[in-house]
Amino acid sequence: MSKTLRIAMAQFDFPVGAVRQNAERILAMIQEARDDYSADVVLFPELALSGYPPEDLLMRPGFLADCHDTLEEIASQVQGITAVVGWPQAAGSVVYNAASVLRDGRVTHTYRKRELPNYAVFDERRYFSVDPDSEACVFEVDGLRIGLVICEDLWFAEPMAEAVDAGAELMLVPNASPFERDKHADRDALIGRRIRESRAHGPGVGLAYLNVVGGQDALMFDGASVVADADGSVHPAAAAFTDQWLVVDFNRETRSFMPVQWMDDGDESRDALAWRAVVRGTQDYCRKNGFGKVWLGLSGGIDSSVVLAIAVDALGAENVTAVRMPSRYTADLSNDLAAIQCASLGVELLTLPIEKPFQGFLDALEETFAGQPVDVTEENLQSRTRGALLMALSNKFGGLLLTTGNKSEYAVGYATIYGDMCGGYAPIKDLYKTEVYALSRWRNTVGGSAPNGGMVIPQEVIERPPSAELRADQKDQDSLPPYDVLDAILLRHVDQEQSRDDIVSAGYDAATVDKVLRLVRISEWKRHQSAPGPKVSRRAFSRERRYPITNGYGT
Ligand SMILES: Nc1ncnc2c1ncn2[C@@H]1O[C@H](COP(=O)(O)OP(=O)(O)OC[C@H]2O[C@@H]([n+]3cccc(C(=O)O)c3)[C@H](O)[C@@H]2O)[C@@H](O)[C@H]1O
Ligand SMILES: Nc1ncnc2c1ncn2[C@@H]1O[C@H](COP(=O)(O)OP(=O)(O)OP(=O)(O)O)[C@@H](O)[C@H]1O
Ligand SMILES: NC(=O)CC[C@H](N)C(=O)O
Repeated sequence: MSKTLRIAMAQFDFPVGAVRQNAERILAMIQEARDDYSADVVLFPELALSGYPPEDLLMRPGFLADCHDTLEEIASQVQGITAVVGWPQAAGSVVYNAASVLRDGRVTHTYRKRELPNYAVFDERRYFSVDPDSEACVFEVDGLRIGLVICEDLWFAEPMAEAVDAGAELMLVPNASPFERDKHADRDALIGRRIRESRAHGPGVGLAYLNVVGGQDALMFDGASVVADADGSVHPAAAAFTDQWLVVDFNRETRSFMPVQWMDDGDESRDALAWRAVVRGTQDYCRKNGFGKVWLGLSGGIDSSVVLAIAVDALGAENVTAVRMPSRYTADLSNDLAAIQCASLGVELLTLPIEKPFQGFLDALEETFAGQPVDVTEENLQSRTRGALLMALSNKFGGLLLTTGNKSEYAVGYATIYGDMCGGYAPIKDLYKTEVYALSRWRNTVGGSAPNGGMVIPQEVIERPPSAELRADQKDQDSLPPYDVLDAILLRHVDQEQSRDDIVSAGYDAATVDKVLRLVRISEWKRHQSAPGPKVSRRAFSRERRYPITNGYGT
């Protein structure tokens, strides 16, 4: 029995549905952990074999059978190390969210998750069952008693307490815990609390918390894994959104960890993490869906300018093409700023004026529209002309169209469906306009100037008043309250579920609140047709805020 036990934690991306590829990687990683890191134990994230969340793939018997067979195949090849692998385990008519201990060519233990999250983005009770006979899972490695619980189990006291009562000296916790702003502090506090509880009747336990990393549609997993000693010290989290081996020695006498290989974060500020989330989200969505290149319409405004910077950070300037599409209402400054930013970043810029196709639409409708006043219809036609051209570029040359809407716009429907809402992925969908401004300022402060000089996001883009430029002298503030007011109301209503009266009592103008809440309500249908984008906030649209479209409740 040696004084320390070495644990390798695989903080990597395990794509959803890629069972065969994940199995091959898991097997190679088990060997790497044993041969290159001399690890005694190798830990994989929650449901690493299937990826998380596999959603309705779990309803396919063939998928579950593949998970079973590949898990057995992996187990049969494990020698000289103990591996803990998460997988969906079918048993008769039910499925468990399981993690199995693999050793000496076989599965020695299987733990079934007991607390199934079914709130916010989670749907686990739709798919998984809780085993009424399940007991604490504690297994020995070189005489050390190791307990196992899975993700949500840790958010409740009982599952870990039972493992501790069953003699665990060290807890392993595989996770698939999605990123949202300010969650790191919650996780640290939670881990600290569980360890304190473990000291109630004994020396306490060490805890290794491993989180998966990578983007899965709208969900972003940040990794940011943590180890904590039995005295309650929580070590600095591993670098967020970074694939890496984390290797630690656990001292069984002091029940504390000594990092062997552990890269932690340089900048853990809210803005740094949010930027990495949207960049990684864009990168992973493109990579996992087979897109090496992206397109976007670049207007000289803040949203498309920030999306361009995200795309360049995600895919490299050579894989991004920006398109400026001036109309009769586009200011020269807009065209100039688009060109300045592309030159600074080294991005190819196409210019496709929309005047002719737009006029073509007007001509086609001239007779039908005779006598009708010019209104938002013509505004939307410009946006739709741009959308049609951008989609044509994507069709002809391949590559994904990024759409540039922010959370404020999605909230109030201030975007044209089948127009500027065209596109496959929406990098800033979960950032309010005021957050987009804050992030653009932050991005300009890191990494120096743009590759060819100048700012990554031109200062003038940040400073000019936002405008859709769909009619003469148009400003967003003609139709919407100032963004600081709008976003404050939206934050209360959308993210915090405050009612109209709550918001008015907090001091906001009643007429403005009524207008904003009405817009939120009538634009639900637009959000249902919108592209996915990375979740950054505590309450992102789509799976986390499932409002009915047809809704007679009011505000
Ligand atoms: N519940 C429902 N279910 C299904 N469809 C529904 C619907 N309610 C309306 N509709 C349909 O929706 C149509 C209206 O939607 P839509 O065509 O999008 O047009 P709409 O929402 O009326 O106008 C778009 C607004 O976004 C602004 N905009 C556009 C482009 C860019 C930006 C920017 O700054 O980024 C802002 C623009 O100035 C305008 O105020 C109606 O004609 C109706 O057919
Ligand atoms: N002149 C233009 N050239 C290219 N794309 C444009 C142009 N105008 C609008 N777009 C596209 O349509 C999107 C909606 O832009 P719009 O200017 O209407 O409002 P916005 O939400 O303020 O966006 P931005 O801040 O990027 O200007 C833009 O982000 C851009 O992708
Ligand atoms: N996969 C899970 O069980 C995740 C639930 C958990 N509370 C988290 O987000 O961290």
